[in-house]
Amino acid sequence: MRDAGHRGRMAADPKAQPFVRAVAYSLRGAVYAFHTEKNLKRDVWLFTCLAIAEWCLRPNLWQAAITVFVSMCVFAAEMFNTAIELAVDVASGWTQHPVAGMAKDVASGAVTFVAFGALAIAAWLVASNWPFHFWLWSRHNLGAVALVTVWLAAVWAVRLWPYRVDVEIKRPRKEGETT
Ligand SMILES: Nc1ncnc2c1ncn2[C@@H]1O[C@H](COP(=O)(O)OP(=O)(O)OP(=O)(O)O)[C@@H](O)[C@H]1O
Repeated sequence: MRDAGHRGRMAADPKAQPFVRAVAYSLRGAVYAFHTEKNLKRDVWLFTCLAIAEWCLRPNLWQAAITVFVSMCVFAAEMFNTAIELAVDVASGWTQHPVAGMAKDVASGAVTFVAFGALAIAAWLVASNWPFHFWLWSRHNLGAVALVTVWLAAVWAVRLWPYRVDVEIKRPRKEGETT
């Protein structure tokens, strides 16, 4: 994780309603993470593959809801991990410290646990829909398709939302460092 310094521009209108401001700030954080974290970018594509699989295999609404919830947990875990990395980098002043390293490793371990849980859910989904039927062009379980499609659109909206760099995040250069 790289980072430092900021140019001090607010993302949300300070005069806006507190709820609107809170939503704007959380969107700003999510957009930042989805534009800068390679793991989140990869997870967006994995979620897209999951949606395509669900369009074809048509799990029922409950199964679709559970897979969407678990996928959002994976995204959330990655964002917590990013937040912890940023906080650790600021707190340690981008210097090496065993506690800083351990904090990052614990956060990364948490993401791994959630990811393995998601794999277990994926295995359950495959097992409970076996043998597979190809339902892509049918009206079978349309509610599940609608649910997954709405969430896919929401995830891609965050991923493609224009990212305004109002907080410049990069490790400060050390003396004598050229790149
Ligand atoms: N300040 C630090 N002091 C000691 N060890 C650190 C420090 N920063 C990172 N590390 C070690 O290096 C590893 C990688 O840290 P880094 O900040 O590069 O994460 P990253 O590879 O960018 O993670 P991600 O790919 O999730 O963004 C950490 O898991 C930790 O073990």
